[in-house]
Amino acid sequence: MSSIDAMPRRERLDPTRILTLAEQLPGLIFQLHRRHDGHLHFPYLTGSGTRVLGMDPEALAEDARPALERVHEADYPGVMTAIERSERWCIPLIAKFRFMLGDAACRWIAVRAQPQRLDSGVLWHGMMLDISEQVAEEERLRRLSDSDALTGLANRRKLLKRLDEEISLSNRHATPLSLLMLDLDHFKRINDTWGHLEGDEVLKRLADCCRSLLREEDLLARLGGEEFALVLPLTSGANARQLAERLRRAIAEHDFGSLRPGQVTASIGIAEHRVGESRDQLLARADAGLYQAKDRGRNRVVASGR
Ligand SMILES: Nc1nc2c(ncn2[C@@H]2O[C@H](COP(=O)(O)OP(=O)(O)OP(=O)(O)O)[C@@H](O)[C@H]2O)c(=O)[nH]1
Repeated sequence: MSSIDAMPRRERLDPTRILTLAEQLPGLIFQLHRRHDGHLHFPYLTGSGTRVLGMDPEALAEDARPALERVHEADYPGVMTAIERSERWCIPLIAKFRFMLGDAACRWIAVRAQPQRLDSGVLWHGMMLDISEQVAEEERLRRLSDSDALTGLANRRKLLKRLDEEISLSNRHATPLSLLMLDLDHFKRINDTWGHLEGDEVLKRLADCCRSLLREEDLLARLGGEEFALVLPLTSGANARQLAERLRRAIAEHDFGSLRPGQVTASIGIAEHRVGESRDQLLARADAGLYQAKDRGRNRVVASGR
């Protein structure tokens, strides 16, 4: 007897077993119907997810609104657009949304469904799965890949991405945008005198000191070593200069633990974005300002003219 003959035969599932399977499976399976007048309801909705999410299949069989009302308001337009698009082009319905559970808790849900045109409207056959753990893991990895491990600030990768976005906005709307490059003075001396661990502590405290002076939309990044960059959206060169002076003064007066105030200072270069200027040109001009600040004796701010 061949090995294939020895395998158990595929049984014909009886309807009761299929129903039990559908009720118990993790997630939800459903049919969603949209009438020509736009009314949505779930003629069929089952799976253990209905209990987890607190959905009432009886009520939703008449009207889908109680479920739709619990889609996070930021995700609702995307879900409705996905439904419209799927209906219009007869393509699979694919969406991801937060489903509110009350008291601000929510679960991330992924939906996949196949549309079928009927005389009465469109009927989707599909499933929903809770993907909250996956989304949390993606967010954790994204944060890791975007941030500097020592200070928790954005890293170079994130800075360059954000700078591209801000430059594009500044070019489109002719809005001001400034970039600061900040470098600690004689940091090698601090490391050599106090040790590398104390040097690390200075970098962390510097990050906290600067953060406390910035607005939510500003982006401070550590480019590496003791070099930092600051993106200032909607900020003119003159305003960036005032902020840079405030930062410079705050750093010189800041309590860095075992080091006396004044032992840690920073030099800062500024460049205001010019319409049409590339990211690299802007970075190079801010860098040129920083080099001039170092050249002129450190602990100062220089705005790049060229
Ligand atoms: N503690 C610590 N030191 C770092 C880190 N990254 C780079 N450094 C040190 O930073 C110092 C930078 O030295 P330099 O490039 O000569 O600059 P500087 O001494 O600050 O001099 P100027 O910039 O010219 O004022 C070196 O001693 C590096 O070892 C870090 O993550 N932690």
